[in-house]
Amino acid sequence: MTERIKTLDAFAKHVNYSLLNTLMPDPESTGDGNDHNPRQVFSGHYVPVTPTPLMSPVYIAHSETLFAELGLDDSLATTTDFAALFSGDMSAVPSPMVPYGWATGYALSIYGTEYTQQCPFRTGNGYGDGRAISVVEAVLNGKRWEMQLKGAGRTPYCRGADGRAVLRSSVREFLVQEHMHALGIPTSRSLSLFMSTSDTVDRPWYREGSHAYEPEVMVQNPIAISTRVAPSFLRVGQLELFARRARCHEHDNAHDELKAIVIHLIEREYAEEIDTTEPFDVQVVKLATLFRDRLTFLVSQWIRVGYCQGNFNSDNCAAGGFTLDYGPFGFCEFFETDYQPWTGGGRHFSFLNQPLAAQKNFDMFCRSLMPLFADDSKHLTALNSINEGFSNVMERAMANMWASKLGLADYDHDLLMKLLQLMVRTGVDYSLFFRELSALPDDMSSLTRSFYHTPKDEVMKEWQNWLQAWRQSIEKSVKIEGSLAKISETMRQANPKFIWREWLIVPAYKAAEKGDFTLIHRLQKILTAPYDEQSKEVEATYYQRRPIEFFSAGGVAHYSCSS
Ligand SMILES: Nc1ncnc2c1ncn2[C@@H]1O[C@H](COP(=O)(O)OP(=O)(O)OP(=O)(O)O)[C@@H](O)[C@H]1O
Ligand SMILES: [Mg+2]
Repeated sequence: MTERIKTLDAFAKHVNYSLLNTLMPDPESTGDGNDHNPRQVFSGHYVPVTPTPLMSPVYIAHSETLFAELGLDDSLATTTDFAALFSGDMSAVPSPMVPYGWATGYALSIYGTEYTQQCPFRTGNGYGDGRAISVVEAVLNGKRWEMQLKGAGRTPYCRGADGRAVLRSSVREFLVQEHMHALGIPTSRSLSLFMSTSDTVDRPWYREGSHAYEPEVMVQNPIAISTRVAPSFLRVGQLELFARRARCHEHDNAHDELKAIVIHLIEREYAEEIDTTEPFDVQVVKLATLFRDRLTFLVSQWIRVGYCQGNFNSDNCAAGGFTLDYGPFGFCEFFETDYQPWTGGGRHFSFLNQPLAAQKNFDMFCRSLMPLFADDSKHLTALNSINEGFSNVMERAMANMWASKLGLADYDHDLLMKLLQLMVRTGVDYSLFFRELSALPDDMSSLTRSFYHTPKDEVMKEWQNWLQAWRQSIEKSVKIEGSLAKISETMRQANPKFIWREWLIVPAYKAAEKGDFTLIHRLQKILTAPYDEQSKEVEATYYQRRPIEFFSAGGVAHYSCSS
């Protein structure tokens, strides 16, 4: 076994910049990274920017799982050099690292509608990574990764905002990324989390115990920098930006910049599946098929675990097909088809509407590839038919996912619909119900543990009928799966026991504000073993329905953008 990396000097030897070396910088940039005021960026793929370091940074946590995958020794996380870099100070990074990071521009479309008015210049040219700054690209254990600070200070895309992230949102993103990974869902990952003990920013938030829908007061918050890691941070919105410019020949390089970003996307995210010696048009068509597969799988898996993205704009949709931007997300506890934790999100980004929201983003993705083809190209026709086929592929992914949750070899639409109707009528905890069902009960007694209300007798009768019908389907599946025990085990792998429950996370970031990180560390352990049976004590606290006082509680049941 090779030895784990213990120093930033040793880490730096793995740094390898494909983005900086092959993409185009903004030609108007000074190149030294001193670029912190909002401005329009008209061309180029990235802007060199130095992060603004946290004052008096303290280490909160790192992901042991990701460190192991990357070949990093846990002791590295608390070294002075590592802490400096990942709390935003690049002034003394060892060579061959460069002493600046980079921010990228991207376009925004919301549910299939293009926006250009969202930046101070009302052109879209000032929109992009406003507070996310990538600082490392490295090949570790044979895989290429990008590391990006979130809340690292102002960039040209900050739109006049402070470039910071509050401790609350940083703790949430840090914990949930590793939770999602443990749930088996493609996601950006968490490297480390540092907070400042002196810097604060003001954000609108809720009063203690409030049930208001929108925040009522300005609250002073400590700031933090979390570092996330992914094969790339390319978003659908990024392709869109260059496609919009290519579409109207905004400048001489517009078409080349679009082509370059697509080549780069293929290299960073699809290198193992796309043969880059094939003609480019063929690669692009393959890219669309692969992204469609990844995106439909991703969204079906979100629904499997009760995850709601909340704000699934094209700029929050990673072109590599993994979950990105954990801001206004939440996990459905009390089952509602239109569950939506973000007060600004609306129904279009709500829980069971996510397949449609994904379709809108996929449409924008395909439209962004179109300028690469001649009008009469057969590849353009192929791209259109891949786009049109989205809903069928999505439907299949959903059917497979529901079948796995129900332990069935074949998807049974009527059985599922009846169940979802009963869940809505009764008021059921989504995760608790399916986890209890995984024990293959013969009667309703264990399942009622997931009920928020006691159903009327006639509804209970319907539940019993449903259970009987489901058990009959299970008996049929036994012939294919082998045994009931095997079905139960497979169901347990589809239906997590410990999921993100916001009211159990709030105390962790509140304690962190006072310098106590023990709850964060405890949650890291619990949430990274979501399918396991854990201790009775963990079960008593973390395997429970949402207590009544947290229904409609501001900052718990719903939140405004919590950045
Ligand atoms: N405090 C801030 N300062 C500067 N820019 C910000 C700030 N908060 C959000 N932004 C920018 O506003 C845009 C929309 O915000 P959104 O909540 O989608 O993203 P985010 O959570 O900051 O980032 P990401 O998508 O990178 O995870 C993003 O481009 C983001 O960079
Ligand atoms: Mg975002």
